[in-house]
Amino acid sequence: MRKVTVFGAGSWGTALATVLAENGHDTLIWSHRENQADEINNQHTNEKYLPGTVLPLTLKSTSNMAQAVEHAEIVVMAVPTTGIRETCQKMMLTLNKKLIYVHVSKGIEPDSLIRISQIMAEELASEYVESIVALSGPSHAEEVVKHHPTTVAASSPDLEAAKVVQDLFMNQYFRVYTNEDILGVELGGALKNVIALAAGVSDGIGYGDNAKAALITRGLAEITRLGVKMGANPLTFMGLAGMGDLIVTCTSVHSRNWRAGNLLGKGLKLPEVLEQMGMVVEGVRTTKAAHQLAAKYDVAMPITEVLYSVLFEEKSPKEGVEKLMLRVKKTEMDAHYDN
Ligand SMILES: NC(=O)C1=CN([C@@H]2O[C@H](COP(=O)(O)OP(=O)(O)OC[C@H]3O[C@@H](n4cnc5c(N)ncnc54)[C@H](OP(=O)(O)O)[C@@H]3O)[C@@H](O)[C@H]2O)C=CC1
Ligand SMILES: O=C(CO)COP(=O)(O)O
Repeated sequence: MRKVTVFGAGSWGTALATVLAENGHDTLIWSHRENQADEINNQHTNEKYLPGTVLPLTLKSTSNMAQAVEHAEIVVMAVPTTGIRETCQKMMLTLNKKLIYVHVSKGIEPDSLIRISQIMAEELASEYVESIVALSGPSHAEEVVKHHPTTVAASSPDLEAAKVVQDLFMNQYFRVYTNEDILGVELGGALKNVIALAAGVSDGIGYGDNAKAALITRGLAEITRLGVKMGANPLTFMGLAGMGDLIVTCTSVHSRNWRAGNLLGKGLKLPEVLEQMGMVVEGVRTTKAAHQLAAKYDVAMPITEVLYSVLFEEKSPKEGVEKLMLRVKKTEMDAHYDN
C-alpha cells in the first residue's frame, strides 16, 4: 500500500484516483476548488466531471496544497497542460522530499515546444525528483470508472520507476505496460489530439468512415515522421500511446477533442466551441505547438497545417479538405518517410 496524491480533480484525475483507491492505496485527490473537494469527501461523487459515478468511500480529497504534498509518497499530476507549471510552483512551496511523479496530461507547450515531463523538470527542484513517468494510452475516464478493460504505457528512461508505476495501477481492468521511450510516448499522446480534432471536423461536415480512416492512417504517418526526426523510437507510434490512443480518440464520442472538432465541422467558431465544451480540449493548444515543431524540424505535417489554418486563420473546413485531397500526387511508400 502506497500513499498517493493525485493533483487535479477533473475526469482523468478522478478516474485514476478511483483505480488507485480500488487497488488499496491510501489515495488523496487535490482539487483547486474547495467545494469540489467537499463533494468528493461528503457525497462521494464528482458530478461535473464523472456524472453518475459513485467514488470509493476510501478516496479522500483536499483543496489544501500543503496537506496534499505532505501526504504524497508518489504524485500523480492530472491537471491540464496549462496548469502544470502553476501546480508545480505551488507544490514547491512546501515540498521537502524526493518523490516519483507520474504525469497523465497530453499536450505540448507552444513556443517553448517542450513536453510535460520537461515542464515539470523545469519547475520542480531536482533534489526533490526521483523520476518522472508518463502514463499514456487509449483510456477514456468514463470507461475506466466502469471497469472496462483498458491498457496504457508507463514510460520513463528510469525503467525501475516505470515498474513502480506499473505495479501501482495494474489490476484486472487496468493493464499497464512499461516503455522506456518517454519522448515517443509523450509526443504520441499529445499529437493524437490534433488528428482527433480533424477527425471530428470530418464527421461534423458529414463525411464518413473512409475519410476518418484516411485521417487516422495519414495522421499516424505525420506524427511518426515528426517523432522519429525528434529522436523517438518509431515502434512507440505503433503502440498504445501512438496508434492505440489515436484510434480511441478519433472514434469515440467520449473524446473532447473529437467532439470539439465535430462542432467546428458543423460550422461553429472556435470560441463558441470551447465555451460549449466546458472541459479541456488539449488539441487546440497542441495544434499551435505541432505547427511550430513541424517548422523547427522541417517535417511535412499536412493534416496539422490544415487544422491550424481552420482553427487560427479562419479557413473553412471544406476548403481544408480540398487542400489535402489535391496535394501533389505521390507513392504511398514515399509518403510515409517524406511528405
Ligand atoms: N479525460 C480523459 O479520459 C483523459 C484525459 N487525459 C488528460 O488528462 C489531463 C486532464 O484532463 P481531464 O481530467 O480530462 O480534464 P477535465 O476538463 O475533465 O478537468 C480538468 C480539471 O483540472 C482543473 N484545473 C484546470 N486548471 C487548473 C489549474 N491551473 N490548477 C489546478 N487545477 C486546474 C479543473 O478545475 P475546474 O473545474 O475549476 O475548471 C478540472 O478539475 C489532460 O491533459 C487530458 O489530455 C488523459 C487521458 C484520458
Ligand atoms: O486521451 C484521451 C483518451 O485516451 C482523452 O481524449 P480527449 O481529451 O479527447 O477526451
